[in-house]
Amino acid sequence: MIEADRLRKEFKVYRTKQGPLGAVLSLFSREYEVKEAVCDLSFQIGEGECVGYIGPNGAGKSTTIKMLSGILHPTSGNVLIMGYSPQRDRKKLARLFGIVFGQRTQLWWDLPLRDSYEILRQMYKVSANAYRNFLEQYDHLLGIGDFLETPVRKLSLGQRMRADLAAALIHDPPVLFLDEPTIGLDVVAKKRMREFLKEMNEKQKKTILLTTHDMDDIEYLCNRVIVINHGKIILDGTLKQLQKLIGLPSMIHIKYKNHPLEKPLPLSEKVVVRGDEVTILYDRNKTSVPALLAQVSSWGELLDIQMTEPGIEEIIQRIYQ
Ligand SMILES: Nc1ncnc2c1ncn2[C@@H]1O[C@H](COP(=O)(O)OP(=O)(O)OP(=O)(O)O)[C@@H](O)[C@H]1O
Repeated sequence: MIEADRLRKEFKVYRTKQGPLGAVLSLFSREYEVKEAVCDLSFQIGEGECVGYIGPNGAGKSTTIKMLSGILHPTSGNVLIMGYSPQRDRKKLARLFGIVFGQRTQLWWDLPLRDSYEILRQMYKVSANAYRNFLEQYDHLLGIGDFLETPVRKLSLGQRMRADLAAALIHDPPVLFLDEPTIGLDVVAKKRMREFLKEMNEKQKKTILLTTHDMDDIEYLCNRVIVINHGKIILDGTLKQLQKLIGLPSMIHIKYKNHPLEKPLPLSEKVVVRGDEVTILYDRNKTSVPALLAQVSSWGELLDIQMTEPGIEEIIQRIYQ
């Protein structure tokens, strides 16, 4: 379905000469260095998969998505989406994928959302009937009906993200490229977005490539992760394999009403007690969370419990330790 074969992308980064006339001199003789953003990247994604594409800042994730979608030409290597090349078959391919960049909208900033959709509808030659269904379906799933008449620049971030996502689906493409679709959203909006994407993947069988810095997005949506750093793949496997490989502990933070009466735990969990607060580090693969919670609730009256998983940046850092 999606094939990347030894993809490489180099950028020329121009240097400005030093000194008071540096900027002017640079116009006449331009020095540059070559930056390799993506290097020999190969992977295949099958129909109906939802793959998390993760890595630290500057790893090459957006560059990859831009090459897969034809926005950037690779320096070398090939991409095929359902057998079509983004470079050679641009028109045909445009109908096969939708794309969302969480950091910026692809909609017309000053126009009401409805007008943006009208333009996209004309561009993709969506029939009147299919367009009516689109508006109905995405009002039901994403609530776009509430702000169809609002100019895009006046939408809240959560509304704008929903509007962008619906726009990417106006031509009902089988493939979705999503670059940080939940960035900056609050917990409620993130949950809504995740549930929507799950529905798209599981019920509507869309193939999804998702970049995100949010491990919860990945856990909820993806069975497979591709981890990239410095433009190279360092792991392609299940989330479990990634967590096992890294072995970073999960964490429970508990606040008690009074100083807890701590009792020994059965496994090798690490317990840190500070006054009436306790932090427990544990291995998800060994410790049963319900059993652990039953144990710690016998230590005293609980006021609050927070559970956290290691974040992507932490995981990636650990890979290089
Ligand atoms: N147009 C460009 N010109 C020069 N260098 C670029 C260009 N676009 C990206 N780069 C460089 O290529 C590398 C990869 O960038 P890319 O945006 O793909 O990373 P990313 O993994 O998406 O990062 P982030 O998580 O911060 O969005 C970075 O070092 C970046 O500075």
